[in-house]
Formats: sequence, structure tokens, C-alpha cells
Amino acid sequence: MPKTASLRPRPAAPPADPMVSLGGLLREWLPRQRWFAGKDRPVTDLGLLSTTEVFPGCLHLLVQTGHGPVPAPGGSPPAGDCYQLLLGVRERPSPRLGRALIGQAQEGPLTGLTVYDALQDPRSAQLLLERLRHPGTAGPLRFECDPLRPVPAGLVPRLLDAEQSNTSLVYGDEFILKLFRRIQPGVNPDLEVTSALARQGCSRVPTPVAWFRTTHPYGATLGVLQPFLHGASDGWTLALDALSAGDDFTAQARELGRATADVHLALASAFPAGTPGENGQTATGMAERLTSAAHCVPALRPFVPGLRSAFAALATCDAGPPAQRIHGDLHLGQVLRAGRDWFVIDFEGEPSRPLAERRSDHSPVRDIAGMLRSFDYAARQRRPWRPEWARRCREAYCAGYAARAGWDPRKKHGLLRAYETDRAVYEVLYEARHRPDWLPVPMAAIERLAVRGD
Ligand SMILES: Nc1ncnc2c1ncn2[C@@H]1O[C@H](COP(=O)(O)OP(=O)(O)O)[C@@H](O)[C@H]1O
Ligand SMILES: O=P(O)(O)O[C@H]1O[C@H](CO)[C@@H](O[C@H]2O[C@H](CO)[C@@H](O)[C@H](O)[C@H]2O)[C@H](O)[C@H]1O
Repeated sequence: MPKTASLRPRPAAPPADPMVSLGGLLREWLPRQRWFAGKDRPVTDLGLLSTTEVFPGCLHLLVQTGHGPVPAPGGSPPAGDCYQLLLGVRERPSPRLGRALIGQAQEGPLTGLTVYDALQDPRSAQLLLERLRHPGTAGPLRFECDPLRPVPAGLVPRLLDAEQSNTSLVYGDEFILKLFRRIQPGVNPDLEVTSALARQGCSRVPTPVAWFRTTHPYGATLGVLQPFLHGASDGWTLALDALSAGDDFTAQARELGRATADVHLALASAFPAGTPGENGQTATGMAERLTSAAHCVPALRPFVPGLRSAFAALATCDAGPPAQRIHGDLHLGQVLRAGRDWFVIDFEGEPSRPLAERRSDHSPVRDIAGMLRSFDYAARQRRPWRPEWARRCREAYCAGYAARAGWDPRKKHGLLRAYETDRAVYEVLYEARHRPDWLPVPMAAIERLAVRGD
């Protein structure tokens, strides 16, 4: 059992803001985390939105990075990014903390205490599951669960070692807990959508069994526990394996097209249709995103006129399939193959978009375009580049989709081109911020879409 420190105010010390202790440590630590989105901007400001002792020695924090004042209770959310952290605090440093170590507080109420990332500590991960197994509260935190799907006690945790926008813990290879790192007010679609799909009886999506949220300073989903698909492989790994072995991937791509259509059909039933999509308005939004992406990534600038023509053409396309709730960030890493079935995960949408936008209706073509781009990404991981492999996967995926959905994405060329272009622009921005070495992958697509238009 680690030696943890009680975080309740010590009798001799007046209660004080823990950020006095943590600010300096977090300013160093946050930008090094994979899930930290503000890597292109120095952390100039750190504010504490809420702090809760979830169990002795473990602090749950919502911290605000960037500029602007911390809002008053009940006030509207501030500008900038809000992150969820679970920090362990103990009196003595231990070499076993290893990568989890954040540092030793030099001032403020935690002076002298060792601070670490509690999610990397198995004991804290176990206690967190204990909290989730039963409904309850801790300060503003609300723990909820599905009484029909009980979670057993004592499952052994392990931190998932994946390239992630969030942080996930696997418990006994039976459940997986995703803790959202970047928090926005409102229900997270990864909980909202998966719960709604479960109610529809859609078997393509793991059903949430427990979750937790905060009520202060605003309502927001913080984490979701779902069944872990044991032995599953993600589509990205399978596609790269197929490419390395020189194997055909069209049968899997066709099945994936069917799975995408199943999920779209279930989403259309689960959520009442909103206002019909309007291509002109969508095209304007895409053009605006291009302008701001080109502002951030100079390499995009020479291609702007060519890319704009895809959006201009969208405005004159026929309406296409009606807008509905969609996945929002569909790619090969978001699909898992277990046995002979494809499952779809991670309904959060593109992490950098505002939550309201991610929860609104969009054309299902957006998801299709996301997956088509992913075949291109995979084909570009191997030298020589395998454009034929990607082309055959695209065909098969669209054919599978058409067989289930009743309309063929290949017959919506103008829509597909515009959505693929918009996705490639997003990817350029994503790679520039998170993985600059990968930038040439979406840039190759940008060049193709801007110059050749296909
Ligand atoms: N239900 C699940 N069963 C098995 N593995 C899962 C499950 N959900 C997620 N994973 C694994 O966790 C990884 C990250 O999950 P994801 O929801 O995409 O997180 P993020 O939003 O942080 O990228 C996935 O790529 C997959 O390998
Ligand atoms: O973290 P998320 O899975 O929510 O999605 C983000 O990260 C993805 C990369 O991990 C990124 O996907 C891009 O790279 C993939 C290969 O690693 C490729 O299959 C996708 O087609 C490509 O978009 C995704 O865009 C981003 O939102």
C-alpha cells in the first residue's frame, strides 16, 4: 500500500489553493502529455476549476489552461481548455512511481509532498473502479452505473499503452474505462451516443456500464466504463498487417462498409432528425476551416484556391442523404474486429471541435470520407506507396455501405470530394499539432485533391 498523504487541511496550515503548489509542476508536465492539445501555445495561465478528494491521497482536478479569469460558481465556462487530472499525493517519493512522477511541491499547502499521475498507479486505478461500481457522489462528482450490468470487484487494472486523445484503463481484460482529458460542458457524445445505440439494440457498439460526471463548474461527462473486447484488433493494425503481407483487404473493407451503414441506420433511429442539411452552409463552414488551418500551417497556403473549388462545387451538389447524428471522427483506429465482427468505438467526434458542433447533425458522408482517408493513410505507411490497395479498399467499403444503406456513396462524387477535402484539412492541422512527422501523409492528399480534384 503506498504511503499517501491526507489532503484535508492540516490543523496548523490555513486552507490554501493547491494550485500554488501544483501550478509550476503542471506547467512543465502538461505539455509533455500526448492528450494535451495546446502544444503549439505555451501554458501561460493555469486556473483551478474544481478540486475533489476522490479517495485519500487522490485529488481529482479540473484545470483551466490559457488566459481569462476562472468563472464564478454557476458562471459560464471560460475561454481556453479545461483538463481532467487525477493526481496522487504522498509524503515520500518512491522509485516505483517511475514515469508517473510529476514532481515535489515546493510551496503552498502541499509543500514537500510528492505529486504523481494517479492513473499510472495501479492502487489508485483500483480505487477508482471501486467508486464506479456503485452509484455515489464525491463533492461535485456523480458516479452512475447501469444496475443491470454489474461490474465485479477486484479486477486488475492496466493502463492502456495507445496513441490516445484521452487516457484508458483496462480492468481484468473485461472492462475499459476511458477518462476524458479535455473537458467541455455537456454530455460527451461517447456516452450519449453509445447509450442511445444500446437502447436501439445496436450490437456494433460496446454498451456503457458505468460513467461519472461533474456538476461544477458545469455539467460534463468525465469518464465511461464499457466492456473490453478481448482479443480484438483495431482496423489500423489489421490494415497495416495486410499491407505488409501483401494481402488483400477488400473483404474486410466491404464488411466495414456494412458496419458503418448499420451504425448510421441505428443512429438515425435513435436520434430524431434535426434540421435538414444545407450544402451551401456546410460549404461555407468548410471554407472557413480551411482559412484558419492555412493560417496555422503555411504548407497549406499554395493549395487553398484548388481546395476551395471542392467546397464551391459542394454548394451546387444535390442535397444528398439527410443530416443525422454520425460518428464524427471515423477512421481505421476507431473500429475493432473481434471474431468476424466489426465494432465501432469512440463517438467523441473530432476532439478539437466544440461539443455543440460534435453533437449536432451532419451528413453521413463525413464519416464515409473519414474512413476513405484512412485507407489512404494506411497505404502511405508502406514504401513504395500502394495507391491501388487504397483504391480497392475504397471501392469495397463503398459497395458494402451501399448494400446496407440503400444509397451508394460512389454516386455522390461532389459530396465525397468536399468531405474528403475537409477531412484532409483537419488532418493537416491535427498532424501539425500532434505528429509533425506525419504531415506529409495528409499533405499528399491535399495536393491530389487541390490539383487533380479526385
Ligand atoms: N471496448 C473496447 N474493447 C477493446 N479495446 C478498446 C475498446 N475501446 C477502446 N479500445 C482500445 O483503446 C484505444 C483507444 O480508445 P479510444 O476510444 O479511441 O480513445 P481516444 O478517444 O483516447 O483515442 C482504441 O484504439 C482501442 O485499441
Ligand atoms: O485520437 P482519436 O482516435 O480520437 O483521433 C485523432 O487521432 C488520430 C490518430 O491517432 C487521427 O487519425 C489520423 O491518423 C490515423 C492513423 O494514425 C488515420 O487512420 C486516420 O485516417 C487519420 O485521420 C484523427 O484524425 C484524430 O482525430
